Amino acid sequence: MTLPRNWPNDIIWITQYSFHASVDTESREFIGKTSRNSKPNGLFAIQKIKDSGHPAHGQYGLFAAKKIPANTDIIDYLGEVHAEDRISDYDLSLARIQEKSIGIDASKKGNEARFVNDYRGIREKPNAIFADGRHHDGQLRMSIRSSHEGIKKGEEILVSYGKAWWRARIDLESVNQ
Ligand SMILES: C[S@@+](CC[C@H](N)C(=O)[O-])C[C@H]1O[C@@H](n2cnc3c(N)ncnc32)[C@H](O)[C@@H]1O
Repeated sequence: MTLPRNWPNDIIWITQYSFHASVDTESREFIGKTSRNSKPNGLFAIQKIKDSGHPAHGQYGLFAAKKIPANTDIIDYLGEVHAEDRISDYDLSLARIQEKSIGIDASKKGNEARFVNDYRGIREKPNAIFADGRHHDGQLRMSIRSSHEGIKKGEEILVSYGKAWWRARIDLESVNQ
């Protein structure tokens, strides 16, 4: 399959979850399987951020390629599903299964969803949310869904990573200083 436009060379593009050995059988069964690859739906594009006033200037972001109606599932967050404690800017919590925290880490492999930025410093509030649910075939997913106002063509798709994500990042930066 052709790589998405602007996809970085050092990251593996995947169209299904990849499972790390730390995910046990019980958790794998709860998450479920799929036989289908995710297909591009034309709603979004990865773009380099050229605006020098943007806090992630020089990095990439996810932008609406066409008008996205309200409450629309834009793309599911794919990556390596794991049950470890990880320090990764691309790690998202998927579920808690029998006391185990299951995350999706897209630092080394993932799909276009890994490029979604947080709204802080960019716009007043997010125009999308992370929403968990089951895919058509029953697999547990975390989707990026437009807010109830929808998203205009060309606008950056922005979620909230949550206060805990930013707190952990600040703590880590102070340890590294
Ligand atoms: C999941 S990645 C998002 C994609 C990233 N911009 C890229 O090009 O790979 C998370 C990283 O994006 C950057 N980022 C996202 N939202 C941000 C914001 N509101 N302000 C500053 N940096 C942000 C931070 O460097 C953060 O560690």
